[in-house]
Amino acid sequence: MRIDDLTVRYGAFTAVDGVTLEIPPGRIVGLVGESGSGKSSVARAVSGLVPHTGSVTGASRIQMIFQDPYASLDPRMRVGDSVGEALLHLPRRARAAEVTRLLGMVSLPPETAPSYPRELSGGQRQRVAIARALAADPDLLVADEITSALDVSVQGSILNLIRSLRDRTGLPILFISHNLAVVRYVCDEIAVMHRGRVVEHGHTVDLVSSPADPYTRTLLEAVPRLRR
Ligand SMILES: Nc1ncnc2c1ncn2[C@@H]1O[C@H](COP(=O)(O)OP(=O)(O)OP(=O)(O)O)[C@@H](O)[C@H]1O
Repeated sequence: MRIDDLTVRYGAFTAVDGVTLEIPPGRIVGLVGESGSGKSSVARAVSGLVPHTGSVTGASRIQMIFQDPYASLDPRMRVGDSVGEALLHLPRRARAAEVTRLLGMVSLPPETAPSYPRELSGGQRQRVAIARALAADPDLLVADEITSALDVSVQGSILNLIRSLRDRTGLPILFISHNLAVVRYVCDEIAVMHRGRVVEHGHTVDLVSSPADPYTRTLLEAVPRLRR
């Protein structure tokens, strides 16, 4: 999947300014940068949710997962129906089996299916949102700040789930976060965004050990400060 010269304007303001990025199969590419740098605008443009110029090629079934799973799931729908919504072409029994398989992919037991979102924890709801995205048989997953609204105690398990999905499915993932520690943990490659542009892109280990751009260095310096 390839993004070429992507530009997003809101009126006279240019939020994304000529971003070019490749997301190879089986790779998690992180997009990191401070609030307002244009990360979500890239995600929304790639998913066709905002007008843009430039091109997005190599992916036609793009699914997005958002920060707040409670907002992205219909509160009146049982989890199983929500996950099975993209599978209405299947006969009832095959659909139920597929929903069970998808819940299993995100480590939720089949008994979750009759529940409503309000009966689940935040982490469980985010797992449901991921299963729902997988049901649509995507060729690209876009994850936008998917752990930011979760308790720190469950953030790690969602990050591990994303890594295991990459390993098991080979699905390319565009992983967006303002948190460099999170991106560093989960991503194979990192692209750093600053004021609408990608200022640096490289393999995670290289970028973290020898950042070339001064802005990347500033971001990296902030990580140990936060830890302390
Ligand atoms: N619908 C909109 N209309 C006008 N300006 C917008 C709109 N959406 C975003 N912006 C502006 O575009 C810039 C980039 O926003 P965007 O949400 O893409 O950044 P971000 O890096 O994802 O930040 P955050 O993590 O805070 O969402 C910001 O200055 C924001 O105020």
